[in-house]
Amino acid sequence: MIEINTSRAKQFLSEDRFSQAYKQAEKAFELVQQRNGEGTEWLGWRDLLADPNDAILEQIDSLATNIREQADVFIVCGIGGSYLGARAVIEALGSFFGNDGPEIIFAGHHMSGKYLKDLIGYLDKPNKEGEPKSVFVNVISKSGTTLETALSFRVLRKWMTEQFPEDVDDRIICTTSKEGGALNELIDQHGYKKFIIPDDVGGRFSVLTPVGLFPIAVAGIDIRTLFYEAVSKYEELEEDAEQIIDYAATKYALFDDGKTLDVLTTFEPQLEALGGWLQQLLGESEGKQGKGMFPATATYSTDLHSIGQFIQQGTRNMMETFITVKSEEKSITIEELPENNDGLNYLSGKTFHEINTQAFRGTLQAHTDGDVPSIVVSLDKLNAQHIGEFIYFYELLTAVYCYCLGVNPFNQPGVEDYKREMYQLLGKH
Ligand SMILES: O=P(O)(O)OC[C@H]1O[C@](O)(CO)[C@@H](O)[C@@H]1O
Repeated sequence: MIEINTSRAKQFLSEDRFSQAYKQAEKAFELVQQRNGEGTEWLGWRDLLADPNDAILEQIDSLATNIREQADVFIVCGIGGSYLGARAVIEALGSFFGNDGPEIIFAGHHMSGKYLKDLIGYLDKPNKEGEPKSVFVNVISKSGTTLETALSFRVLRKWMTEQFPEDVDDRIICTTSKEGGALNELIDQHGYKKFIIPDDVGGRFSVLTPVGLFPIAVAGIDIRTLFYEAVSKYEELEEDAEQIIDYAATKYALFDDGKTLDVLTTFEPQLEALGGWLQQLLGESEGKQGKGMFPATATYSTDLHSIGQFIQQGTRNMMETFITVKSEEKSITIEELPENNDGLNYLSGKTFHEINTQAFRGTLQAHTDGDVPSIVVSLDKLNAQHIGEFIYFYELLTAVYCYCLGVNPFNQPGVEDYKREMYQLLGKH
């Protein structure tokens, strides 16, 4: 279950400002629900939960199981919404070190030649049994033309072809649009396996399509629980959207009050990538027409020892969103040492999670005292159930909050600007 506490944000808002914002958020929710807002042709991320297609989950599961049995390494080649969701879920629910099943490696999310060279050098080395590594590649690109992904895939495809002359075409799986784009041409030529990204689901809203679900399944995570918990959250919020409306209203009222930065923070390092997913979801959705709060991310307590000073006492233009987890299955209890030479016996008997929780409480209080309004989001545990809920919750929140701002949540016209300039410099015709 996700709990949202907006009280430490509302204490910074006048009743008037909040009640205006609340009315706006109610209307914004209606725009989403009644499909009357801008960009309404992009609401497929809701439709796929309203009318789940179990056959796709089945297909994903069966191919993923197959690959888990054969692969040493599974490469996810994609950028932005084509990899952030998968990475977020895999890191949130996996182990920090030595996961079971294939090693998942991300590529295609930048243009570092060194990265690809190092990756190929690593792939060239034998596996633990001293045999050549068994590698599969999932290239994910809705447009099929994004430069970072396409270039990396070109290099990886060459290596795969040389390495696996017999069955290379069975080792490449493409996730792309139904039609069009260079990737579909390659699929036609080589007969690669293909998952379709629905036309009406934008990249940053696509984690619950094969874009995210296939790599997540290859990582051994239960995609049915993840997906159907998102379905339950969808149904719950269709019945009663108070949780979303209150949150969107609070965030919008803070923006209206001059807050231009939302620091998305967590005390759980395995949620760092979830912050990255959220950063794209909010950033590409709200940051347009000179509006929006810049979504920054921070991982505590690590970053309390770097940017914590700024958050406590720097420019007062920010709010903070704490993503917390109430209980932790694996923790370490501090043991009492007879000599107490490090002076830490006062913590003996406590777990790291308990100590971390006090670090969170202390930070929340200090930042409130430092005039930073905060929203606290609590998950009971880190499991597929709560992450599934979390994903849909934030997709809906993003849409509702963007309609409060008066922007189209589903386009990203600004991203095209850098692409245009870059292609011109590169001499693309
Ligand atoms: O899946 P594609 O078409 O390669 O696009 C990748 C990403 O690039 C963007 O278009 C711009 O960052 C995102 O919206 C998208 O998630």
